[in-house]
Amino acid sequence: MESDNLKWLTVVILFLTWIFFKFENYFKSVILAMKLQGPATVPFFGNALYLTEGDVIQRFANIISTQFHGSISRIWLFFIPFVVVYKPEHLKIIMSSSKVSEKNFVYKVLEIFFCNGLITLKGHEWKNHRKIIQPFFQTNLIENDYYHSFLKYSQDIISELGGQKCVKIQNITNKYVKKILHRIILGVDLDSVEETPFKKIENTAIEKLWKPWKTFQNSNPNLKQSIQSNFYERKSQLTKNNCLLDKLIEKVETSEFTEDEAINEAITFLIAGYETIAITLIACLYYLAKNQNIQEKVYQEIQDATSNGTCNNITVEHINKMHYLGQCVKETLRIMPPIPLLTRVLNSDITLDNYTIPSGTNILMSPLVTHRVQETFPDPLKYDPDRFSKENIDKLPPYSYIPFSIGSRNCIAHKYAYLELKTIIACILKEYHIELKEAYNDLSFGYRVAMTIKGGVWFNINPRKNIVK
Ligand code: HEM
Repeated sequence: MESDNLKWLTVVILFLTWIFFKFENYFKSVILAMKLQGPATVPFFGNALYLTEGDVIQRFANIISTQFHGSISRIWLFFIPFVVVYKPEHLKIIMSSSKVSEKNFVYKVLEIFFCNGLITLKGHEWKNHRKIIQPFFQTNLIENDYYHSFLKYSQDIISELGGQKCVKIQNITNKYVKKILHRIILGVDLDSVEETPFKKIENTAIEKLWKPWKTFQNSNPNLKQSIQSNFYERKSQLTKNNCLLDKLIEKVETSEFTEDEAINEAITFLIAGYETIAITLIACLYYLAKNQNIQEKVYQEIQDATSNGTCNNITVEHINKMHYLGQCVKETLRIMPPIPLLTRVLNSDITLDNYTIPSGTNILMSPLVTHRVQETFPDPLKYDPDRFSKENIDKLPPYSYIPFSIGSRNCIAHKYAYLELKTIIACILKEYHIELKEAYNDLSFGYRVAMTIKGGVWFNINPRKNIVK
């Protein structure tokens, strides 16, 4: 009997030791999280429910209200603690090397949206894919191959705006951002956006996290099938037109990618390139309509750069001369970074403000909060493109401006995004003066995979040629 008890005791001790070593890092992060301050939690959910309430800006401000919780705080997603950091010097330590941090389990959930491409891949596989795809986003390719599509569809936006006095801008801009993306990624000219299975992704990433039973539901089952048929159709065509899918097919032919990898990457780019651009475009036009003096300055710059020509002959050289417009896009991305949250898991212990944060801890970072740090961006809610003037931009601390993330996992398409946004805005503002139809207090944001704008943004538009100086 006694020896039986001893046996059981040994089994229990061995089991507990195994649990301890297996989950040592988890226990260490839990102990650390219990020492840190953070918003009040609800049993079982932790802070997960906060992510589902109210205006998104308010929600994130609640979670990461740094002035109440210190420079390092914590939130709980059910039983998983996240250490929340926002200071540029802390981001520098975390984001500077993949030896320090990498993408965590949240990106496993995102695979349902993006499939397994650049956004969600890790380690050697990611490195290899990035090395192959990076050349497709070099400046000369963007300017020579993709710019034509930016310009063509910007001209279509101008035509569609013709004759209208008052427009719900996202009805038009969203459609053309989608068309540009289909042209550049898949080589397809959409007559109607209804032709694509690329519909709104209904379930938010956040919703999937707090409704775990929805986690592994496919968000867009038709998308993969449709891209697969695109892939095989284009593969059998002899003439290629240099869309991203054609470039990926070439990599399949040289055995650098499998067919499935190429298809997954096409899906990743299609999804990553839509909401991010669409929302930035609307927000930038909104800020320019709200700040008439800034809009006038942009208009003057466009006129000077294009020597009073028409929208049809704006060249990439003209766009590159529009520095102030570039500052407006940057300031829009500061106030409203489309990807407001980034998360990682630590690969090694680090020390931040006297706290040792153990390897294995999940970290939550927010470009939205970092961009609103008073010391870096005084009067942070004011729309002020001069923050990014030549003289001021050099004064910004490293890692204080991160709309495209930073380090090796930054956005591969950030130059593409700037050029697309500048081209569309330059064309619209060259032809039209825009005003807000009503005095909005501010935009109201929701959160899907990226941020979204709630409700319609209505502009009164007036052709520039009708404006008597
Ligand atoms: C204003 C526009 C955009 C913003 C603000 C933006 C922002 C970001 C951010 C913050 C990340 C890092 C995500 C993370 O670590 O979780 C990222 C990665 C990425 N973005 Fe963008 N993005 C934009 C436009 C685009 C466009 C137009 C495309 C494609 C055509 C694109 C493709 C990607 C890809 C493939 C990655 C993953 C890169 C990697 O890990 O190697 N993005 N983007």
